Amino acid sequence: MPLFKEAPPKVLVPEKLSADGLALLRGSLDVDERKGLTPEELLEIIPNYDALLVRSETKVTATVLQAARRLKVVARAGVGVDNVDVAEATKLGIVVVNSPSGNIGAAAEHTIALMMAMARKIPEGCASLKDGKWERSKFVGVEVKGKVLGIIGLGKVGLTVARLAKGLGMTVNALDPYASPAVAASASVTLVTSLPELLKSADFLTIHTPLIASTRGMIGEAELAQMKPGSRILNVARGGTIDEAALLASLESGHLAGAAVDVFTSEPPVAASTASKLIAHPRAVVTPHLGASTVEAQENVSVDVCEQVLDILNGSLPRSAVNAPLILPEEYQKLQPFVRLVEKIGSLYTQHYAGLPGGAPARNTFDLIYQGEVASINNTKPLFAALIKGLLAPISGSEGININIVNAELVARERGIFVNEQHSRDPADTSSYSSLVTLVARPPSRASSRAPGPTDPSAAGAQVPHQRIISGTCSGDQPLITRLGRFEASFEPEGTLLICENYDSPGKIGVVGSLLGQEGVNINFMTVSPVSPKLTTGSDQVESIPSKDGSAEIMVKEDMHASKEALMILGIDRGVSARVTEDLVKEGGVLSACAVTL
Ligand SMILES: NC(=O)c1ccc[n+]([C@@H]2O[C@H](COP(=O)([O-])OP(=O)(O)OC[C@H]3O[C@@H](n4cnc5c(N)ncnc54)[C@H](O)[C@@H]3O)[C@@H](O)[C@H]2O)c1
Ligand SMILES: O=C(O)[C@H](O)COP(=O)(O)O
Repeated sequence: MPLFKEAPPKVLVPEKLSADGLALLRGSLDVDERKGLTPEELLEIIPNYDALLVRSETKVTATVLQAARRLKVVARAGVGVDNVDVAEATKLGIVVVNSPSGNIGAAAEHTIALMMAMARKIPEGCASLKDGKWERSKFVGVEVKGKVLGIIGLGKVGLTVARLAKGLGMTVNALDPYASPAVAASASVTLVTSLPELLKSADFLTIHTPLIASTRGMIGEAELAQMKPGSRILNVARGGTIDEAALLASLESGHLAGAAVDVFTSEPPVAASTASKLIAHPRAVVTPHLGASTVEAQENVSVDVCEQVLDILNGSLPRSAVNAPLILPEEYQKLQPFVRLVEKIGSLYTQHYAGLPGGAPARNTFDLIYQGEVASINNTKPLFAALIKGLLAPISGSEGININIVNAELVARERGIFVNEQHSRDPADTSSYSSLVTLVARPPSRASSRAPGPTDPSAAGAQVPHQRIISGTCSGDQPLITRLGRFEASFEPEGTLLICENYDSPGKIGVVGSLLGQEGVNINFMTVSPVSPKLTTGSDQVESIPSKDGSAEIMVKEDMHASKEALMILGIDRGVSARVTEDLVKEGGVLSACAVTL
C-alpha cells in the first residue's frame, strides 16, 4: 500500500549520496538527483520540494529556506551542519536532521591515515617514485610509537582517534572542558586543563571540535609557537579552527615539521588564497575533505538520514533532529495518539469558539491539563506543539500548518499565547477514562490581570459552566472528545461536524435534519449529549461576549433550564455556509450552530 495518499512528496538530492539510503525513499517518494546545481538553480527549484538531502557542499542559506515553501526537512548526510542555516530553518518550522555517528570511524581512520602518511612521508615518496626517481634517503620519517598525541575535542571522533592511537603505542593527552573524566580514563587518555599544557607536550596535535565561537581560530600564531619544534599538526575537523596563514608561516619557518589538513576555511579553496599556498607546501599532506568518504560511512549516513526523512514526511519524529528536542522512540509511541487528540482539541477550540454567536473574544492564556495515565509523560513538547498547531492552523493558512515541535515555542511567544501545562494524577475526573486531556481558556480579565500560573486542575471539573473547556481522551489510537463547554460529549473529532446547542425538546432533530436536507447536505451520524450533571449547580454562570457589531458587551446568564439543553453533533459530508448555520438558529430554533472541519 502506498505510504502517501496523494502525489508522493518530492526529495531533492543535489550531492552524491549512497544509493542504499536513496533506495529506501524510492518506494514512496519522488527522488530527484540533481548534482552540480548552481546556487541560483537551487533557489529556483527549491519551492517544488518537500525534503532536501545534502552533504557539506550545498549551502542551505536563509534565502534558500525562505524560498522553499513546501520544505519540511533538510537532511544532512553527515555530522556538521555548518552549511545549513539552522536558526532560519527553526524559525520556518523546518526540521534539520543529521547523522551524528555514521561517519565517526571513517573520520578517525582518516586522521590516523594522515598522521602515518605525514610521519612516513608517504605522499612525497609516492610522487617521487611515480616521477621515475629512487630517492630513499630523502624520505626518512619518524615513528609514532612512544610519541605524544594531543587531541583537542574528545568527542565521538576524538575518542575514536585516541583509542586507535593507543593501539599504535602513543601516549594520548586531550583537552576538552566538557569531556567525562571517566570516559577519558576508560580510553587511557590523560585530560589536561589548559591549551598551553597540551601544546607543549604534543609531538602530534589533532583537532576534533566543531567550528564554534570558542574554537574559531583557536590555533593561531601564538599557539603554534608554543608547540615543540619539529612537531606536526592535523585538522580533520573543520577549516577555521586553525589560522591558515599562521600554519603556513610556521611550516615555512620550519618550526612545524608537517601539517595534515583535510578541511579548509573555504571549500573548495580559492585559487591563489592562503589555503591554496598551504596545499602547495611540500610538507603539507592534504586531502579534499575526504574524512567521511568511505563506502561504509556513506552507506551509514545515507540510510540514517533517509530513514529520518521518511519518518518526518510520515508525521513521526526523527531520531537525530538538530533543531528539535530529543524524544525517545518508546516515549513518542505513547504520545502519538495524544498528539493527534491535542491538535484536534486546539483546532476545535478555534473553530468552535470563533463560531459562537457574536464571535469570541480572543483568549490567549490556556491551561492544558493532563490527567490519569497521560500525566505520567514528562516530555510533553510534542503535545504543546500540537496544541499551538491546532489553535493556529485554522486561522493562519500554510504558516499554521508548518508549526511543529521545532518552532512551536517561538510561534506561541510571537503570538502572545501562554500555555500552562499541568500534570494531575487526580483520578476524580478521569473515572471513566484512563487518561484525560483538558484545555481551559482563561477569560481575558483573569488572563490579563495576572501572569500565567498554575490553575487548580479541578477547574477542569467544572464550576464555571461557560468556561471554554474541551476535554478529550484516546480510545485506543482514536481521539474522542468527552466534553465541550458545559456539555458532556462523546464524538470523534474527524471530518466536518455541525455543532448545535439547543433545548432538548421533541422535534428539534427533525427540524435540523430537514434544513440540512434542503441544502443537499448528508448527515453521516449524529450524537446528542446533555449538560453535564456536574455543571448545573453553579451560581456564577455569567460570561461576557461582545455583541455582533463588537461595540457592546452582552451578559449571558445561565438559563434555569440549562439542564434541559443539549449538544447535538452531526457528522456531515461537506461544509455549510454561514447562512445555513444562521437559518438553523433563526428557523430551526437551535441556540447556536457552527460547523467545524477537523
Ligand atoms: N573531515 C570530515 O570529513 C569529518 C567527518 C566527521 C566529522 N567531522 C568533524 O569533526 C568534528 C568532531 O566531530 P564529532 O562527531 O567528534 O563531534 P562531537 O560533538 O562528538 O565532539 C566534539 C567535541 O569537541 C568538544 N569541544 C567543544 N568545544 C571545545 C573547546 N573549545 N575546546 C575543546 N573541546 C571542545 C566537545 O566537548 C566535544 O566533546 C566536527 O567538526 C565534525 O564536523 C569531519
Ligand atoms: O561533517 C561531516 O559529516 C563531514 O565533514 C563529512 O562531510 P561530507 O559529507 O561532505 O563528506
